[in-house]
Amino acid sequence: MVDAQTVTGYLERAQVAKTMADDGRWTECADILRQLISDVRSCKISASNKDETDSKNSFLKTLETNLKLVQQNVRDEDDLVDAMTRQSGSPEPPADPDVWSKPSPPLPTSSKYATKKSGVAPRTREISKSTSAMSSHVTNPVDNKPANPSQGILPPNSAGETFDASAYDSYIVQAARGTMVTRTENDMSLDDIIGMHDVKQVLHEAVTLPLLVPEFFRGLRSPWKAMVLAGPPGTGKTLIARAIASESSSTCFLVSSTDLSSKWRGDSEKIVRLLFELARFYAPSIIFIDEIDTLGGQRGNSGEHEASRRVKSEFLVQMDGGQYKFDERRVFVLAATNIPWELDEALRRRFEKRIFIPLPDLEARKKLIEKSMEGTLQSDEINYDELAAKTEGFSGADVVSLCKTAAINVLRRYDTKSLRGGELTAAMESLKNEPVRNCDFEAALQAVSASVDPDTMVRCKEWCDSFGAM
Ligand SMILES: Nc1ncnc2c1ncn2[C@@H]1O[C@H](COP(=O)(O)OP(=O)(O)OP(=O)(O)O)[C@@H](O)[C@H]1O
Repeated sequence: MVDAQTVTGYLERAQVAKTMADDGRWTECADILRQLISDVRSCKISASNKDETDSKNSFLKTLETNLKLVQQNVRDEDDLVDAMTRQSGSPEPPADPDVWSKPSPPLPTSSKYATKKSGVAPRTREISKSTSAMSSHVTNPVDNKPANPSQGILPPNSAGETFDASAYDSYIVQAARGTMVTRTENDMSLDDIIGMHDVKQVLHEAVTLPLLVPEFFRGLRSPWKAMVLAGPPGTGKTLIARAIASESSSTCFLVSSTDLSSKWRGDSEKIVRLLFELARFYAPSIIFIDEIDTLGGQRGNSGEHEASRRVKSEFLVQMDGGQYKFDERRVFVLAATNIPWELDEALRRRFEKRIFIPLPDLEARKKLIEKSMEGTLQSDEINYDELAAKTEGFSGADVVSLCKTAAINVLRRYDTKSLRGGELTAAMESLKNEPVRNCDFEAALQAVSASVDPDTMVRCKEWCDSFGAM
């Protein structure tokens, strides 16, 4: 069940997105919506509560529709900037070619906003609005900055203080805020993670214990500050970041390199700086950086862009503590990569713990199947040992996907496409009492296969053998 505070938080963020849209600040609005969508998607609800499931789905649908509209405006705006640049020379500041390739992450909205927004704005009106917003960006993106752009966006910290973000543009605050999963939004537990015993132990020693018995972790025993997890995708690296943040009552910042990208010169560095400032403000905190290799690739590579170098340098400075000592405001940096051999040496050195995350073994796969199937009606004929053996080479995410596919395969007992009205309702009713059977898993095994390239596994392992530190 989602608590009222979480829902209010989503609605507030939706309201912020609406304000941005009303101002024609499409890029910021899109960033907020993306983050909101991601948060709503990952928000846990009770599968048996139909009302809650329906509200969540309808909210998500509205947000996704709005995001599409807003993204169209972002594209129009970019086209306009290009056209202006061609006509009158390069405006100031020049847009850096993106340091990272992918677009950034997600956010949600109130149904009120959603209705209004999806009904709004013939394109022409939106484009003319975006023109004025774009112009102010081109000349000086800082001009329209509110006194404290964090107002209404950032919650107070545990001491009741409000973060003063007046030194930053509101869209930079939005970008950093978008990565933050507040403690109330994060209810994961380490018990939710199957396997990874060594990682759990190190994280317990690095994050949880220093908060419980700080006097022990002095001098030589000062706690670890940073750890990198190297391993294939879908092995639970993000999950473990959320779980340890939740267990240690830390604030969690889930960051992908795209969250840190901005096409305005110097703004990516500001996002990195603000991210760490926020982490210290909401300390104890964990900053989880996914795909750290895109941020900390080998320096001096011919392909490395100047902007990329600057961001990486800022990141290194911040990892060293910025203006604070880490002990005063505990911030633990946890990073993940599928291609650790791409990591810059300076960055690698700062991750004192470098741990290989393998694919789940037989026992872990069996537990993961059992856990995934919890709460789903299933036949006694299913043999988990056999299934686990058949999923050799699967990542955790592949195993979960297999179980989901098998559970949905139950639908195929009926030709639901040809049923209508009462017949369809009756079929769905009887399916509710239909257990998942072996044949559903057999069909799922035909449809789902291992997603991890074995060569990647070997290279990760080799890197960890050379540079790993438990
Ligand atoms: N060890 C595990 N325990 C429980 N669930 C797991 C585990 N590994 C993977 N999963 C499942 O796989 C999904 C994806 O995991 P997660 O996003 O944490 O992987 P990741 O390693 O961070 O992947 P990526 O590198 O692609 O970001 C989880 O939501 C969960 O359902």
